[in-house]
Amino acid sequence: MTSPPTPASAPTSPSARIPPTPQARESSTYASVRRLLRATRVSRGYGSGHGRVAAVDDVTVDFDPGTLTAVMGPSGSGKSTLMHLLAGLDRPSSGGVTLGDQDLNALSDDDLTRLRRDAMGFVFQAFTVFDDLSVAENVDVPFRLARDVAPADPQWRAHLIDALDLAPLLARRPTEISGGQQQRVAIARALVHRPSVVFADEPTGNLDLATGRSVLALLAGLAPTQGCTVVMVTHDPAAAAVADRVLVLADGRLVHDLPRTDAATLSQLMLAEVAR
Ligand SMILES: Nc1ncnc2c1ncn2[C@@H]1O[C@H](COP(=O)(O)OP(=O)(O)OP(=O)(O)O)[C@@H](O)[C@H]1O
Repeated sequence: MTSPPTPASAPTSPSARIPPTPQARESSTYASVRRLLRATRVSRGYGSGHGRVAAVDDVTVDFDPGTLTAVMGPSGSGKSTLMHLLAGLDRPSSGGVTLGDQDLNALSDDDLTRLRRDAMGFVFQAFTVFDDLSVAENVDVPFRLARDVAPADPQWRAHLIDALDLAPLLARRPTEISGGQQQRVAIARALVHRPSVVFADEPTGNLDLATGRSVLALLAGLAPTQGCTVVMVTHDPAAAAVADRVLVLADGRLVHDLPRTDAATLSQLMLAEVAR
């Protein structure tokens, strides 16, 4: 294992948005590789015969670099399954997913793992932190796992630590910080390698209101300032209202594809979908 970089000193405003950092943009290996994420007629079924469930049913959708898309829908409508297919965490029953010119179906499991590690970031409610590493070392796990990954951009790393209010915690162990703080560490780690695509599943679900807002601001800032493609599954209309676009699933099918929409309208739409 390599030793961790010197912790960045940074102001500690939790609500700070990520400003554009031109130097950071130029020095990243991956920032210049922004690729269209595309699902084409993708389906995923579970079970067989009468018990078969079409978790995702013939969905075709593109996600442009530099956009934040929220995925909404009633419980069981296929949001998580679709996200897992887009991320190559699951393979479709039919149809395909491409990231740039890479067809995820054509990749071996090892190549898919490498693609996820290099090009994707995951902000999930179920997160992992390593108790035997400090907070700073946890943030730098992507670079510790793979020697061929370009080292952390110090400015970008400092921005994340600032936005997630981690500066005072860098020397501590996960056992010495709260669950919400641990989640912020996991979020910093998910973004520190400046992924092309970020998948977030209920990213604010376990967080207090203020931290949830700063995490949303961070995700919303990734698309315009970093050219990142962000796909966020959420039940929360207020969270979805920050997105450039809102997809609504029902019974595995894509039933609405909306431009930015306010929270009240999204609430009404969700009530109507649940009642259907
Ligand atoms: N591994 C599995 N085996 C069998 N059925 C599954 C499996 N995973 C998901 N399903 C089914 O597929 C459908 C879609 O599930 P999915 O988790 O994608 O929905 P969701 O919209 O993310 O739900 P929620 O909002 O409750 O998390 C559901 O009917 C679910 O029961």
